[in-house]
Amino acid sequence: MSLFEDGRPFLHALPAEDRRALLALGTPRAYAPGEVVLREHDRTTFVVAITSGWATVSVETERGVRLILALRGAGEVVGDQAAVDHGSRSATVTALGRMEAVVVSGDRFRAYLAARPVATVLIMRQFSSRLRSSDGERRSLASEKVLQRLAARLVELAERTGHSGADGTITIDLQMPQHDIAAAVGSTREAVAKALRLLRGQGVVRTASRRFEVMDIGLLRLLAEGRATGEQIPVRPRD
Ligand SMILES: Nc1ncnc2c1ncn2[C@@H]1O[C@@H]2COP(=O)(O)O[C@H]2[C@H]1O
Repeated sequence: MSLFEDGRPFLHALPAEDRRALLALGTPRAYAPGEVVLREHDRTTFVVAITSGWATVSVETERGVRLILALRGAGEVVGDQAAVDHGSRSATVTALGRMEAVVVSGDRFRAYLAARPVATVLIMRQFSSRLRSSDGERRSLASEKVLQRLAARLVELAERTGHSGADGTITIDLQMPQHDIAAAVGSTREAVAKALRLLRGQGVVRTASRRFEVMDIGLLRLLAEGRATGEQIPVRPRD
């Protein structure tokens, strides 16, 4: 189960000549924080190659709750599914902060893939890894508790986007509001807020607006792996 793509991002894995050729087919564009890059159910087919910044990939559930499926960053391509299968958009992609990208039409992207087998294999690899991640996600939703899922998301964010301070505290650089963290856990805001209160109260994490600090990554990993539970978090003196 992962919010992030496995392996090297698509653009970075392409041979330099293939990468240049793809970027030359499109138009550069900047997105403001919160701007929708493409919307679930729309019948558009362009692809967006992210060159800097981050985007969330999310869907609306039947209860009207937004669920974040993935985070995509520099070097990754979104909008590839409708471009390849002509279906409607499977999710909404939204710029998390300021984001820069190159937008390529669906027709051009398909012609590009037809002419460049390396790129086609990389897109297939991306689809396969997304399927694996979705399978893991279904398993986790069926079996894991909110605290475990929250811990797993925070470990992933700390490992992929964090930096360590002198005292071992890891600051998560990717600034995500708490409602986006709840949407990535796939539970109600209340349940995530309760789990977060437990972690904060015991000194495992510290939070401020859009900022997370992990003070005890070891314990957070044990919780994420289901090898510790909320009741087992040792009580620490508050600072
Ligand atoms: N589970 C997922 N993980 C990562 N990216 C996804 C996932 N689901 C959809 N996307 C991306 O979001 C895009 C929405 O538009 P498309 O369906 O054209 O293409 C989709 C993918 O690029």
